[in-house]
Amino acid sequence: MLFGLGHAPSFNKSLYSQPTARGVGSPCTPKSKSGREREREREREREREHAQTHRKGLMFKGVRVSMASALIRGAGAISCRGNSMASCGSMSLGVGHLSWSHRLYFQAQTLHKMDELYGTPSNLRFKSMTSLSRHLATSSCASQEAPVELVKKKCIPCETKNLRPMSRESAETMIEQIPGWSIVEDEGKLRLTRAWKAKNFLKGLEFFQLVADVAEAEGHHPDLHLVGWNKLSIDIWTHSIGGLAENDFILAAKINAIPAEDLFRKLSHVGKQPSGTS
Ligand SMILES: C[C@H](O)[C@H](O)[C@H]1CNC2=NC(N)=NC(=O)C2=N1
Repeated sequence: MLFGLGHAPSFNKSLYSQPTARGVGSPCTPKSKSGREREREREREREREHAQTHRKGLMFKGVRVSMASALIRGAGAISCRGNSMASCGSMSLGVGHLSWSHRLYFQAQTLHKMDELYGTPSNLRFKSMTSLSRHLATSSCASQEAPVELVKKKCIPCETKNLRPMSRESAETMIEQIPGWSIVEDEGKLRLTRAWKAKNFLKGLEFFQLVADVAEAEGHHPDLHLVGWNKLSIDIWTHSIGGLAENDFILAAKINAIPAEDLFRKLSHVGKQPSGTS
């Protein structure tokens, strides 16, 4: 720490290049950062690049790992090739052994999905596979809590590999989570459908705008029908696979969650469905 100098020392460059922590009238004005500071800055930059690189998905040895196609169905096992990490959620990370040095950054859409599902903090960062494994073993999935409800889930990209249309039986099971919706079969293809009666034409469009916002946020889109000025219906299925996938149920659940009672006509009779449905 350099203070104002009482006497004029022989000029020593290193003295003057150190940043002054404090000093009255110190003649030193930090000209450049010390080597150690520059090294720390470079390290921080490398860390930021690391995190940036892996934002889009877990990268192990240059292999992008997407868990998007993995359906979380409750107890199961997470395993890395050769490393069983923790028993929870039927998620599989098909990853090789990590070849990186001490610091691994897992800031990835895949883990973000796990964050969302299991309430773990986002931007997870682990120093090693061991600490990741320990984290997984302690996160809520280890207690095998019931899977997260549909409305809290996130749609996965429709182009995800291995995405297949679900069976009628699976659809019948899942439909119970989205009151007001029903399954329609068209030439062997399943889709979800629901109808409403709006108070008027504009309120019908207003509801569709709210639905459109949800669809855009999810990257998954419904078919919207508005006929007879106030009769609304929505059909949902996954076009890329010509059938139903979990995405469709997530979207339906999020549509059900839109606060839009004031846009619909009250039911003339008290039905089991929320108000506003026809
Ligand atoms: C590129 C874009 O993500 C895809 O085309 C998405 C858009 N929204 C979609 N919505 C629905 N319902 N099915 C799809 O297959 C689909 N694909």
